[in-house]
Amino acid sequence: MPQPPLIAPSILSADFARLGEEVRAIDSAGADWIHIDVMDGHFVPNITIGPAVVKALRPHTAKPFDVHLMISPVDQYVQAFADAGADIITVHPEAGPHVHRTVQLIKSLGKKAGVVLNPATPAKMLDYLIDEVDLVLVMSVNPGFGGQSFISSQLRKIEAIAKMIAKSGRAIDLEVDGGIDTITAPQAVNAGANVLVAGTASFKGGADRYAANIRELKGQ
Ligand SMILES: O=C(CO)[C@@H](O)[C@H](O)COP(=O)(O)O
Ligand SMILES: [Fe+2]
Repeated sequence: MPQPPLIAPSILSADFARLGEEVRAIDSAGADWIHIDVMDGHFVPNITIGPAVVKALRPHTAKPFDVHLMISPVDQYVQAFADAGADIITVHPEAGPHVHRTVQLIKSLGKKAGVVLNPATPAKMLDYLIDEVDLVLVMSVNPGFGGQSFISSQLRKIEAIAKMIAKSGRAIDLEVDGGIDTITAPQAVNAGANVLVAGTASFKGGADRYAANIRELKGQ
């Protein structure tokens, strides 16, 4: 692997009855960011957590909160997640009519803005957004659930986006989300990703395993 990737454990795979404790444990285990999946049962077929939970978790770690919004409409909730303690807010272009405006809104709140591409959404979607975003998140599963299998066709898209980022001359994170494990992590990194979301692979085996899980995902 080139540079070891940053690991953003998705708390979707944590024990929801003990979320604060789980966030502290995964922080101590070496998580770089904490990935928070927000689902509304409308944009995606699952319901998870809202800004109140993000706010409640904020005192449990100083690590960046990487908030993945899978909600539609999205604009009216951005401020609430920013106020709750999000550091990075990522949105799907399909979740609102004016994704460029949504990105500007996130940045106006002093937060890093990311755009998320579903498996069927082409890299071309970024042509007129790449100069505005701080992060691009490539979904390597269809959004809605943890524990799905990595869709390998997304590796070509990661490579294409890595080239777009290099051409832009800006420091833009390239994050991959879904089905990341010790086999797919190096594939995503070799394709150009520098941040990997991992839910199942970070939280498997209980708290005693978290540090080893994260080290293995980093290829260390
Ligand atoms: O956004 C999503 C799913 O919609 C993800 O962040 C998953 O939570 C990742 O889970 P694993 O595939 O790593 O188990
Ligand atoms: Fe996610």
